[in-house]
Amino acid sequence: MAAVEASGSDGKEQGIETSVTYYRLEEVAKRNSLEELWLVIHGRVYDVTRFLNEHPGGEEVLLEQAGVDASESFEDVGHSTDAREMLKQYYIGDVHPSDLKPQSGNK
Ligand code: HEM
Repeated sequence: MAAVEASGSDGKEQGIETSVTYYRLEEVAKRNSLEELWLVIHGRVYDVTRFLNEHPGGEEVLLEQAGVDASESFEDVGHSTDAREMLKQYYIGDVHPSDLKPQSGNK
């Protein structure tokens, strides 16, 4: 059976959604409290405010990483595939390209 394309569109919104919101690390750094808590994992910005009291690893560890790049801590824990899947729910945008660390020369 042929797949039926979604109809009812005026054609302007076809294709892949490509708009990405970029955040400066400066912006992320301000969200470092229980009221608003963002963190960065692998160049992506996550708003984990509503996840704080659901995190199986506790809210304290998230607070420690509040407003900063938590990639290393996130990986050190060896989070499950499930945990990685959960990230999507909290994704709000990408780190601004100017704020990304160079890929090489990591200390
Ligand atoms: C949005 C980001 C995060 C999500 C969605 C997340 C999710 C989870 C989940 C689902 C678990 C249960 C075990 C598993 O499935 O792997 C877990 C455990 C844990 N997480 Fe996270 N986590 C996040 C960020 C972090 C960060 C930044 C840290 C920093 C250290 C951290 C530390 C831990 C620890 C210590 C545990 C407990 C491990 C254990 O008891 O074996 N998590 N997390």
